[in-house]
Amino acid sequence: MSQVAPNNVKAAKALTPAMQQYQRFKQQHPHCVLFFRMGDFYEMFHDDAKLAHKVLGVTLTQRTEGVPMAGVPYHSVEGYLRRMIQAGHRVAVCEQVEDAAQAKASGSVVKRDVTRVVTPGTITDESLLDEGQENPLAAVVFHGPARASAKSEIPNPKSEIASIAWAELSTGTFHVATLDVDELIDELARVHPRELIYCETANGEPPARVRQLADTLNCSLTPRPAWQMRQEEAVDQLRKQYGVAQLTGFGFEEDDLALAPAGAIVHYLLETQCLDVNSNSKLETSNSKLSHLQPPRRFVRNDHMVIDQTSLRSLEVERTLRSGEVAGSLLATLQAGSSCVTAMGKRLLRHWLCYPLREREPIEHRQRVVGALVDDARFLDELRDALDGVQDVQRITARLAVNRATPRDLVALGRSAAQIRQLERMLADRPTVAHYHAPVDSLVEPLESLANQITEACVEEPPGHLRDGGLIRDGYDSQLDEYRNLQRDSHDWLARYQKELIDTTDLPSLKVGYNKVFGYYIELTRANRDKAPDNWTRKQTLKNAERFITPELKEYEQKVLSAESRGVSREQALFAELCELARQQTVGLHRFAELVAELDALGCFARRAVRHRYVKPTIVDEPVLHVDAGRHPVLDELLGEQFVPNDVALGTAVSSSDDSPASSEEASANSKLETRNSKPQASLALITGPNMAGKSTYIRQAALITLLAHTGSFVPAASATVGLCDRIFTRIGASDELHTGQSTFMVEMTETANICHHATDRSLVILDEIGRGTSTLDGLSLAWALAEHLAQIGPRCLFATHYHELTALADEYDNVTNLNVTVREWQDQIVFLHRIAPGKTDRSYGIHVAKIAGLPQQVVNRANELLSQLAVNHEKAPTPAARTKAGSSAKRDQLPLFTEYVDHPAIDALRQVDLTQLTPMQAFDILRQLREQVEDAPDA
Ligand SMILES: Nc1ncnc2c1ncn2[C@@H]1O[C@H](COP(=O)(O)OP(=O)(O)OP(=O)(O)O)[C@@H](O)[C@H]1O
Repeated sequence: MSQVAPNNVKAAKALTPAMQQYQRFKQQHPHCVLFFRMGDFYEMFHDDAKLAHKVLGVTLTQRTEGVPMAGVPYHSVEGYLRRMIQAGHRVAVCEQVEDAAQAKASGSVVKRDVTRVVTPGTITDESLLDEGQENPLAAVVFHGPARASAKSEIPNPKSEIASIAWAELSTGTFHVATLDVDELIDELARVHPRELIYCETANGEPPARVRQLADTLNCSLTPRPAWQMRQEEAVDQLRKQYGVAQLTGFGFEEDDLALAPAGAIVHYLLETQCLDVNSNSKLETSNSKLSHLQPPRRFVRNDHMVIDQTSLRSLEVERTLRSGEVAGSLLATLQAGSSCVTAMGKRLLRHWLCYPLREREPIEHRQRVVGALVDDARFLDELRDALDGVQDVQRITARLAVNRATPRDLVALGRSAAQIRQLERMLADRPTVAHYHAPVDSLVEPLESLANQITEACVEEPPGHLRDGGLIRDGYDSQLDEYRNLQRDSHDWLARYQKELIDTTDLPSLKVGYNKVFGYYIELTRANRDKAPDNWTRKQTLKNAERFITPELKEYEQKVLSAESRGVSREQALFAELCELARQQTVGLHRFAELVAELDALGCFARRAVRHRYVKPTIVDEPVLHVDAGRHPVLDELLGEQFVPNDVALGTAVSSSDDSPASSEEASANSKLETRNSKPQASLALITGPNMAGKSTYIRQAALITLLAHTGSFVPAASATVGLCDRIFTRIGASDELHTGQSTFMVEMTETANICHHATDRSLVILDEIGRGTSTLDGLSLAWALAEHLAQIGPRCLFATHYHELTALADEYDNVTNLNVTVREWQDQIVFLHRIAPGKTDRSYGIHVAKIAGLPQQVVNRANELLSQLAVNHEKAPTPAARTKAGSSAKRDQLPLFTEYVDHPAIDALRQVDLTQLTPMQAFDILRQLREQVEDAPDA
């Protein structure tokens, strides 16, 4: 943001002292909009003012000629900050840091300083944050080819690598990872950063790949000086931050590339919070650093099921595809009704959906708690009650760490910490969740003591800020009580003084009063004003009255006012003491917050299971997916009884997990599925069926059930056995990625390529209408080849398609089966039954759906006409069987689909020949030419 800087000494001198200050701060924060406090307003100048006018809609005026200015009132600054941040801007808030009256008295300009820099990824204020969403800041550093890293986790040593770090200032979590550059976008999509910092470039523009990341992630970009991302600087910064000589204690050697972005993150956080980047935390008090920022933890990709950004999007895990809204997503559905009761639980739930587990044991651990809650309705209610009173302890602790906690935060923290006792009692009685009891029990004493101290000191309804005091209870501090008494007595004193003056002056209409601007005064009516005694000093003239002050009243005024300001200072000191007490419990508060979040998210799973008839899936190691009467979690809720449940049977039947109480029921369900499915060992199902029949719904439902099962949640089905998955891949729908310069078809093929390269026999792949973005022949060929490829690799795969020719693959591959979605034809109409059945179909009813959608009748009629002609040609076409064999590399026969569209030119030529007009020689000649033509053909 360019500013009009004084470009010579003369110009600098022409600026007022306040504007000189403004310029100085602006130069220190060139990438920020500067909110410059002037009295009751934050003013912005030059380009910042124009931007504020555009983004905030505030009036653009001029301070002096040629200096645009816009302002926002100080008391509503948070709302304006929020809008600036939402629009992706950074704001430096410059406050007056001394009393304006004092500065005036000493004849100098009031002292100012930038007290905070608010950026999209470094927000801590409650009003600027969404309680259910994490708000991470991420940093990326590109390192070139992988061989640069001795200990990289990168599978392909030739690929280019990058390291990323992400931290959440509002909670203190901090992670790092080193990845193949191709994996960056998928991991960053799960992190969902609000702001991405990168190494600044010579031309001031972000590199193309950084810009592309930001566009895809919809986050703001912040350049940082290159030196902050150098390995040595970064390591040094991290050592200082954690007050350690080495980082090995955190699991990092100093040449670990993941430390480069981590160091840059710490530097940036300290800078935006206006904390000293050079201090060593061992030497500092706990609030002069980011005391709540946890040491970086290495993120290992394979610890969780991988869901790339395409799958996250197409499965509508967090947002819907079409509108991009949270409403209608899986997350919103889980939240609705049976929602978590704490903000921390809500955030954890989102995290669990984006990072499903990959090992059986931790999944079953969560299932056991959900099961215990499902079986014990009283426990579920009690848990809800105990957690209901817990506020956002994570974020309050973070605000304490960066010195931005409010009186309300402190009181909320006290109330939340007090809940620990209720939680402990509840867990003590429940052997099924005994493992939670010990950690909760160990927190009871310190947290209860903190809660008691806060409750003893603070009023129940605290003010939003401490400008006027009002937080500390009467009787808590004798010094504060003394100041308060002085103020409270002022009423009586004034009444006494007024009576005294009336008696001595004999002016019964005389009044003694107070106002904020002029302080204490004696008021005489206009008629009496000349009767004022000589020792009264005139203070203010009003229309109908005159106001005076006496030395006695002046002295009293000073005493009361200083008592008021001393009282506020005393309250601020007591508040700071209580904050420090709370800061000393940071570790315990974090642990408490984690336990609360976990129990809350599990409670949400349990409530959903109870209310929506979800069942515990049996988790097995074998690559299977067997679902009996499964439902789509979102549509099920929308359609209720009208939703038609369907089965899924992929992979050979397995024995159920030993400790599953539902194992016998599930085993019988599995056998039912096997008999229904003509090929019990099939891992790939081709699903054909009319448009609108429910193919997409069915395959998504299978993926969502798999995903939910890996989070530890119960699933919407009558029973389910889910084999552990390493990844879920999806290729659904068509979306243009114009900002990345890719066409719809290119996106489709890029996603398909990703599946081909990475799917394993442990993956789940769902594919919807592959190949529809290009010509029929190209599309069908691609779909065919892909289906063959997947049949050979062997992931569990559901492949919805309108290319009915693909169903022939079931004859060639033992592990490929056909399913179709049934419809009933009735009086020239079709009825969608939404029921999946074994076997194939050869009709799409596309024209029927087009008619329902309102296509003009003449277009529908013509389409029907054309369809009849094409169908005749289709039937006449020769249909040699495809003789492709699984695993065979032999050349494959041309498939029927090609012959039905393209006749050989020799056949066309034959059709043209009029036999009645030919001599035997001419006939022989034509025969010879045709023979040559056939011999010349490439595949002859
Ligand atoms: N199992 C079901 N029970 C009830 N309604 C369903 C079911 N499955 C799908 N539907 C309804 O049918 C509509 C169309 O479903 P879906 O998009 O899955 O069809 P499709 O076969 O994939 O269609 P197309 O081939 O045109 O893309 C859904 O929006 C939903 O309203």
